[in-house]
Amino acid sequence: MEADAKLACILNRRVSTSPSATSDVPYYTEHSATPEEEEPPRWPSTTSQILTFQDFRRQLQIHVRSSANIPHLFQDHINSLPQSFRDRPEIRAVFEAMMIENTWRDEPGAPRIKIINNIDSETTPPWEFHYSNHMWYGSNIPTPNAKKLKGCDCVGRCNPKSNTCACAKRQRILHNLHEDSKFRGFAYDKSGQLVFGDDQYPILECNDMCACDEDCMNRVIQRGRKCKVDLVKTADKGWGVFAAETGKIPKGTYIGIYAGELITDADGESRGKIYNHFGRTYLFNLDSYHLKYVNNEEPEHDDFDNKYVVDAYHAGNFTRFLNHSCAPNCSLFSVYLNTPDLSTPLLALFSTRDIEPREELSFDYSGDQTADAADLPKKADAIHVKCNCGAPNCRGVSFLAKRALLQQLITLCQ
Ligand SMILES: C[S@@+](CC[C@H](N)C(=O)[O-])C[C@H]1O[C@@H](n2cnc3c(N)ncnc32)[C@H](O)[C@@H]1O
Repeated sequence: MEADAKLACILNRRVSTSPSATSDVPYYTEHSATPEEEEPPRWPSTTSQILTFQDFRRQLQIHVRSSANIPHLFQDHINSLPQSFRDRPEIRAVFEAMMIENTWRDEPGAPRIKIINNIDSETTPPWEFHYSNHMWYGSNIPTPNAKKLKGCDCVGRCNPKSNTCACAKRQRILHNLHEDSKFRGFAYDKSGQLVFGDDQYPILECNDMCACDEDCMNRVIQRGRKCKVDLVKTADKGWGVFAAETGKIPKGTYIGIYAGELITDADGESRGKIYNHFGRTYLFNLDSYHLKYVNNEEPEHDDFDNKYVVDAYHAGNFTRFLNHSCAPNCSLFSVYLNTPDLSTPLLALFSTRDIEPREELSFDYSGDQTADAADLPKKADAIHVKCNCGAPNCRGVSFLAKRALLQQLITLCQ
């Protein structure tokens, strides 16, 4: 192939679909760079210096977004328009376009999300957040050191049974942290479905530093959402996420990253108090079991203090609209895509059973389906809203943050 043609071919290729990477626009920056981010990937200086796709991908830097730079001008502008304008049905198309516009780089093939409301006159969900698939780092959160990110050296597709694939080895170690884990290979089968079922083991995908091909079986989330979902107004839980009319979602399907601001637990606590007052909360703790080892907690203690919380109130994607159910059909999993920092996994949603077209997607906010509502204090706030999930085994209270609940329990008992 001619040098120019080959270069054009490389540059036109989708470089990364990872939600935590810059995708195919390496120079794209949304805020002033910190020293960590400053070095851009080196493009070939002349057309005769041809890089292979793998070489090029290995030069990508982690792109850290700061929560101080969450865009809001668009939302501010819409909110400044008269209510009569925002009530017009056409504004729905604007919201839908905004969702496409803000995520096409990470998942260009993702099916469009429709907004449907057959309940009342609210045209769209509130224009209160920046639509994004990414994690936005709070000012007091350490930014990951891109230079520490290590990949595998596999040629072609990785073999989950390999003893030389660094990613297969790391996934095995994550399994071994769970004494009961029966899994030893990658988190996915060959068709890209999660094999864990209800077991919330952490997932480690091949990353931008790996030499393996883009169609490696250990790259699922980074290829983006494939399932069809709609944002639908419900009668008694606000907005929710439903499988589209034509969209059966098989068990083990990747749904989306629970994107948002990554903040400290202390910040989560203080924001939670405010959210409780207006009855809606978007806070989720990073408290996956394996993090107690990462956080150097005493292994014999089952409960541990989580360090970080994801808050999808100011920034997030459609997953922020998933409601709680006591009999959920989805679950959140800790995932490592393009970060060397084990304490800050992403939270990714997968279906845990087949979901029928038009069925609501839900997950258990407490992460603990055995929690007993009778043992917990009841209060009319966002933590203790009456659960309207409608499941036969409904516990009656929606558990929005285990930690916050425990704190309330302690306060009531003292
Ligand atoms: C993460 S948001 C989910 C999206 C929300 N329905 C909306 O319209 O933005 C969580 C909030 O949704 C509501 N919610 C979620 N699950 C619920 C349930 N099972 N029953 C009642 N309200 C629920 C509560 O107000 C909760 O604070």
